[in-house]
Amino acid sequence: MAKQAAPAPLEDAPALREALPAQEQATERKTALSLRGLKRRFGDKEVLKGIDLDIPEGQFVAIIGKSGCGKSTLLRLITGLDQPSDGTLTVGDGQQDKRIRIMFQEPRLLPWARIVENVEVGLTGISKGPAARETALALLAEVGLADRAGEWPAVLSGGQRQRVALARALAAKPAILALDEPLGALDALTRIDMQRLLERIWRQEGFAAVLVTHDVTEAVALADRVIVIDEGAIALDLPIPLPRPRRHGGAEMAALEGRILAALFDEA
Ligand SMILES: Nc1ncnc2c1ncn2[C@@H]1O[C@H](COP(=O)(O)OP(=O)(O)OP(=O)(O)O)[C@@H](O)[C@H]1O
Repeated sequence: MAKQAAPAPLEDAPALREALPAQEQATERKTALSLRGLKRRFGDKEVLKGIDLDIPEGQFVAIIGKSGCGKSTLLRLITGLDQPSDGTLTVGDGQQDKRIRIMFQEPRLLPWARIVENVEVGLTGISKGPAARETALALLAEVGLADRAGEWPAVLSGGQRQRVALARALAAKPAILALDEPLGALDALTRIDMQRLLERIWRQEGFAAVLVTHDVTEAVALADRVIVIDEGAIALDLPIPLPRPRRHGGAEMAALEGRILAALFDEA
């Protein structure tokens, strides 16, 4: 692979600061999620050391950090799968909203249920029947799998199964979609396809996305904002003021990736 040019300092590109994505320019967005002094201990070990974070409605946040820094722990707290040892977590209007959904690295489909039935599992407030079927089929069309509705999960590829998992998550019309390395097991080309699909659906549906990833390029390609976690604390909270759709390889993206890598490796 050709060596990348050294990242230009962001200060040298003031125009970037003007080029906020359309969603960033929306005025007075409400807060989708607010964390205050959030801590999580396991025995003697304090894995999260007091996280303060506000995520506005519709924002795409990427969370990045070295293995074991507490990313998945944070996501589990956000989705209510785990409880904090200390601090507060407020979702939307103050309740642990049912409209938070999570996607994992593995799709976790029901192997004995057909694809369309797997999507129906995610529907809330609609009982089984023709209306549920119609909604699930529309969601499958959204993720490009309209023609696979009657098949079993076992005959789909890994990328297709993740599309089904995405359709199932969307079925709940989530206000917040938490994504725990959902593209981590995919090959490089499928991963880029899925990134584009995820971005398109996020723009269309307007949920706040919280994506845990190990991939700095993916974080900069997708997020409005990248949070670097280091040893249970926020080491960097970096806005990504680049217009969309973003294409890999530009100097601005390289500059932002350089700042994230510097924070990850303590070179700031
Ligand atoms: N239920 C648990 N009991 C005890 N320790 C835990 C538990 N869950 C997580 N931990 C510890 O908390 C730390 C952070 O784990 P976490 O899974 O959040 O890291 P991560 O940043 O997501 O890592 P990775 O990138 O490797 O997935 C690790 O040291 C882990 O062993």
